[in-house]
Amino acid sequence: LPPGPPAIPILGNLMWLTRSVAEFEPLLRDLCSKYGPVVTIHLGSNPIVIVGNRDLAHEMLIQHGVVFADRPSPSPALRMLSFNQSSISTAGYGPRWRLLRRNLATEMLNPSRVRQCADARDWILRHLLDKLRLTAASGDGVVVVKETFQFAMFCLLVFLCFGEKLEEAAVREIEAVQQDSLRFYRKLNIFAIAPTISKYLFRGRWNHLLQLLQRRREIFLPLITSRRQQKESRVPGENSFRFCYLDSLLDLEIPEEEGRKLNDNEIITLCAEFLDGGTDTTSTALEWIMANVVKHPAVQEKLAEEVGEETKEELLQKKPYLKAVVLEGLRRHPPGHFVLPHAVTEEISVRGFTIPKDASINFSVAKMNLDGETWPDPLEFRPERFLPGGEGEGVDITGSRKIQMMPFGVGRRICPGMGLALLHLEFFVANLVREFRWESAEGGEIDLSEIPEFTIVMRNPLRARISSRRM
Ligand code: HEM
Repeated sequence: LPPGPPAIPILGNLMWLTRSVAEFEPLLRDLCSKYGPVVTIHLGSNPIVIVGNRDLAHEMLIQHGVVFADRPSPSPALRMLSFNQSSISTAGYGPRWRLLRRNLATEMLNPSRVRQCADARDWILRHLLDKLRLTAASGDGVVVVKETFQFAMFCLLVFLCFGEKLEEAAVREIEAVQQDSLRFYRKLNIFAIAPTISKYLFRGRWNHLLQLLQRRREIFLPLITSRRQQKESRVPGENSFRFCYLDSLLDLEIPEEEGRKLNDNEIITLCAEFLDGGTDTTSTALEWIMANVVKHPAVQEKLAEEVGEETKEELLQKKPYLKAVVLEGLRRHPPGHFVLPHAVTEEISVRGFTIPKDASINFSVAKMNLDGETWPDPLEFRPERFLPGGEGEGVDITGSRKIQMMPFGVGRRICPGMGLALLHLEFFVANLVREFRWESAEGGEIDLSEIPEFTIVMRNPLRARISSRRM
């Protein structure tokens, strides 16, 4: 195994168990400077290997991709939350995972389907801008954007998932249960200790989990049932029928199980994953990007000039400086500082280290994105890096050729929502800058310090003064 601190029985392990890996980032950074770019830590009785070197990550995730594409066996709590690994992100590397992932990618995230949802984005954008105008008018021009961005992204993903423009109260209800489950994810490690007895040891948390799953079922099931009925009574070719992720799940058949359809619990889990995957990650990235746009007035003016009066998303997608600003935001502030945990399918030797079968392994996204060898002055926000002549010109964020940055992971488990996320970020950043001039609320510095929640968020959420550019 790669080197690492000695496992201190019970106490040392308990420290890891009560927090998520992201909460230990400063400590991991120290471990990396002491032991090198690959370290082993011990969680319960299982070793976890953490990789912070891009070449090694490339060797593992691309060259030996199949060996590193599995997920660790889940704790009892994660098994419950994922309904026995029915989600794409928790499924083991195998035919079920392939089927579910292909379904999401081809049925929902293919470019033509994504284009068909442009009117939904326009609808959400109108709401978002109205909300910001209203808040600014009642607050001396000042807005705190975090909650507004989160809710906008949530409405959009709920629509793509269930095919319905729900009332605000209904969306808020779904958002509350999903936020609760995201908070729960951070406490899951505790159930890795003595799995069979942990639900008795931590009875309060376990009961909370059961209530959460019940609440989620009560909210999602009526939406699923109503959609199933609508589909059955649908007249073919009817224009008002908008295809959504749920439709693809209702149609899906599992070849390995004699073509059986997904059951309600499996569908609920996959819809919940769609919402978790696409909302918090994107709204966090949007807030970080806007914080830097506020902090750097010259970047904002250059961006506003490039965007001009353009509103069409397919034309916005061709704006190089807009793309550069979004990429620089994702490089400097990746919403996840680690990917989801991977597991090794067979013992493998890489560069003299032996990683045993079933070992858990993770990759430090933040370390690679901020590597000074690839990115001079890595902490500086400088979108020009991605323009012709810059060190990031033509960067391949899928990391297939080489890894320079990996906000979406790389290899077989790379985020399937990457294209949609980039489109959403470009669309909202462009329109927010086209519509408003953004300044720091207090006229002072924007604080870029971080704090881990489900994603790595701003310790002090962005407060900005906005004024219309149309006056
Ligand atoms: C800025 C936005 C986003 C970021 C930064 C992000 C990042 C990531 C990362 C780092 C992973 C883990 C990769 C690994 O384990 O190696 C992941 C997986 C995943 N993401 Fe995203 N994501 C974003 C948006 C989305 C969207 C919009 C969706 C869907 C609507 C989505 C769905 C998923 C799914 C289903 C997985 C699991 C893939 C698998 O296990 O095969 N994500 N994402």
